[in-house]
Formats: sequence, structure tokens, C-alpha cells
Amino acid sequence: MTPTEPGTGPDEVTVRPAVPGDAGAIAAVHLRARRAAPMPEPAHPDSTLAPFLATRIGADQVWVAQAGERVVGYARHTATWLDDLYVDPSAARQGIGSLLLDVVKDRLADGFCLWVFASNTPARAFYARHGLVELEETDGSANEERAPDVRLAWPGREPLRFLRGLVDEVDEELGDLLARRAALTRAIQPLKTDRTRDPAREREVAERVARRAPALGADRLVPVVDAIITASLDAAASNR
Ligand SMILES: O=C(O)C(=O)C[C@]1(C(=O)O)C=C[C@@H](O)C=C1
Repeated sequence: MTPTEPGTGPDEVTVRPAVPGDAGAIAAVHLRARRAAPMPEPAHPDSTLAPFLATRIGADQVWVAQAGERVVGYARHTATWLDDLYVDPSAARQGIGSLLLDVVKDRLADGFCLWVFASNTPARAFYARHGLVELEETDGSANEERAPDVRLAWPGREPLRFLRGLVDEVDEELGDLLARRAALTRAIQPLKTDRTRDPAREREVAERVARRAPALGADRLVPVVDAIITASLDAAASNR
């Protein structure tokens, strides 16, 4: 199928920017597609979606796939995130998702990220086929549905640069966390009569960290925790 070529008959699919009047149609596609996929129930009532999407048309970039007069899919993105990509189940497997994804890749040529529910294996396979890479998997505690999800990235035309940019963002968060942790280590020290290191306590720390980072595991994290605590104690001693 060559959906963007003119003159391909009644099934010709075109992609155009959304207009405010599209909110109802794209909300309907979203809800149908979502319920046809292995995804958790939406966190908000169905009736709130069209008004929400109406506020996003204009604020975000929203692209509508249309077959004749019928809205069959849409994509919504910011400068760095793909927030939505849904195809009506009745128009599935016709290349419409790929068409929308190609529009987003063109617009965000330096790369972008998106979240997919871990349970949504068809979507994960679709994105893998289209060159997206899976990054971290969460336990879902940070999303509204409380369902495990996976962060994906399309690393764009300079993948190394894009992924290093993501590393830089994480390192900034890590720096904030290390500063908070070092301040606590420092606050504890004057309360202790015996300041020898406590290996059992440090092992517990490594195990707690490992529960949030199972891919690393406690044994690999023991030396990391040791280095952090050594640096924190050293800074505390030199700043006294
Ligand atoms: O909990 C303590 O006793 C601390 O001194 C804090 C801390 C840490 O930074 O977590 C530092 C050194 C100890 O060996 C164990 C833990």
C-alpha cells in the first residue's frame, strides 16, 4: 500500500495537522485503540479525553491520519516526547501507524522518547521493528495507571549524541541525589560514638538500591555504595 500517493482510491490515507474540531474524533480513536490493546484501563473517565485533547491541539504537535473523511489515527508529540500514537482497530495493519511514526521521526529528527506499557507487547514489537530502543522499565509507581511501563527512544540522526544527552540528564538527577545523600551521611556522623564503618548497614543500603535497579543487582552495587559512602564521609570530615 502506498497511502500518501494521490489517486489510490477510497482507501488513500493522508496525514495532516490536527484542527480543534478533531478532538472528538481522535479521542474516539484513542479509546477504541486503547481498549483493543493489552493496556490498563485509562486513569480518567472517557468523557474527559476529548476536552483534554482539545487543549493539547495547538499546545502540542498533533497529526491526524485520515482515510477519505474518516479519522483513522493520530499522533501527538512535543519537542522531545511522543505522547500518543493510536490507530483505529478497524484500520489496523494497513501501515497507518508506520506513516504517523515516520511523520514524527521527520519532525523530531534529533530523537525523541516515549512510554509504552510493559504489557503492550504488540506496540513494543512495532517500535522495535521501527528502530526504537527500549531503555528503562519501571514498576509503574510514577504513572497514573500504576502499571509497569518501558521508556523507548528513537535516537534520531545522531544516536550517540542523543543518548549521551539522556545520560547527561540522568547524571544531573544523580548529582542531586548524591548531594542529598552526602548531607545526610554528614548529619549522622556527630551522633555516633563509634565511627567505624558498618558493613552490615552498607550491605543493606546496596540491597535497597538494588531493589530499584534489579538489572545491576546487589553484588555489583556494593562497590558503588562503598565509593559513595567513602566520598561522603571524606567530604564530611574535610568540611567539619
Ligand atoms: O548509618 C550510619 O551509621 C552512617 O554513618 C551512614 C552511612 C551511610 O552513608 O549510609 C555511612 C557509614 C556507615 O558505614 C553506614 C552508613
